[in-house]
Amino acid sequence: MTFQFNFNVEDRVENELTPPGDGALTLDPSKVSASESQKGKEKERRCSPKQSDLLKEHLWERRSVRNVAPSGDPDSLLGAANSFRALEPHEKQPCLGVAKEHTMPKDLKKVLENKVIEMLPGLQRVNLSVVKTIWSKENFPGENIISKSLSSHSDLISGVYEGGLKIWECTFDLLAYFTKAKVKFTGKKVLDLGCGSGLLGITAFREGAKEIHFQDYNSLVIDKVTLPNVVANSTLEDEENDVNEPDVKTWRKSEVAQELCKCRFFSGEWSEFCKLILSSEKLFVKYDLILTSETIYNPEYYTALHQTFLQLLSKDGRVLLASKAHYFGVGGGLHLFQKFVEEKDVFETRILEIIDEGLKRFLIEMTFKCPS
Ligand SMILES: C[S@@+](CC[C@H](N)C(=O)[O-])C[C@H]1O[C@@H](n2cnc3c(N)ncnc32)[C@H](O)[C@@H]1O
Repeated sequence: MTFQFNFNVEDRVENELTPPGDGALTLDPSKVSASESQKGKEKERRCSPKQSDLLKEHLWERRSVRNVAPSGDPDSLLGAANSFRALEPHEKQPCLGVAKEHTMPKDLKKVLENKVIEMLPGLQRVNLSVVKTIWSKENFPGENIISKSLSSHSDLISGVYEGGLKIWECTFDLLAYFTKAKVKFTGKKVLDLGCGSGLLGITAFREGAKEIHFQDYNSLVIDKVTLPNVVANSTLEDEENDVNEPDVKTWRKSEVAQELCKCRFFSGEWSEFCKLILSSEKLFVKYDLILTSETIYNPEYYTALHQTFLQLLSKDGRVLLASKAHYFGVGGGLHLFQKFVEEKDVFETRILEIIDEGLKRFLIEMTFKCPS
């Protein structure tokens, strides 16, 4: 398969392709809390009653966090972190947390239109700088997360943009662990929770998982990054085995389409996603495996995250979670999350690996304490 590059990319974008950076987060607390409650109220007024309930829980906080990773973040048009910028009250935003399912377009070529595909070991992915460049100039329905990220120099704007437009380094830790520990995906139902680029779910997909669901907070991430990545990776084999017999090619294409039916895509906040997925099938079959990387940075989301595991993980299933030890400023991190989980007394956690390079990173497994 050939990819068409029918657009112009500024040179600076090309020049910014460097290996992944640290991705540690920090928050300037002095600039967060002052007008927080007032802003919360303003936002509440703009949302439906149902959405305002969510607001009360945790998700509509407008705390902006910035990335203080040393330079070298690959996909960062956002650049080095400079200053915190909270959204102004007049900057209306839709209630982004509402969950929805995204359908795979029939014309798969369209999904890859205007994308630059890059190779990672064993995987393909869309170049995120290009996606950001294009979508910072165009309006994506309901979201302008790219311009907000750019103007606030933030890799995260809580409740608005949760970081799915870059690949965070714990994803690579988990990918390496899959190979090292020979994690089996065959026949499993898998959820890539907080998927961003979706590389964890894509690996499960390529390794024979029966069904793979991808969830990200932001619609734009699912449509412009996750979906194209899944398509790019599902066609790889097709290209490698290319032959000149039209019949065989047609059959292969339909096989690709059939394979893609195993994947479903969702955007929205976790508790909303749970409601949607649990009501989407009469008898919802829970996940055998939930994969999640760099999703425990914000303690205010722990209740929703824990609830998601509780509601969606099958009794003998497991969560494979990758995280940094600490997310500076935001306050979350592995130890705080483990403490939270212990207090809830539902799941057992087991450390699978510690990556002790600079800021420590962890891979943990979560399983139900009483599987019956
Ligand atoms: C820091 S990004 C990590 C992305 C990806 N897993 C990676 O490692 O590259 C955190 C992800 O978690 C998801 N997320 C965080 N908080 C969320 C929330 N409250 N509800 C739904 N999704 C959330 C976002 O979709 C976001 O993509």
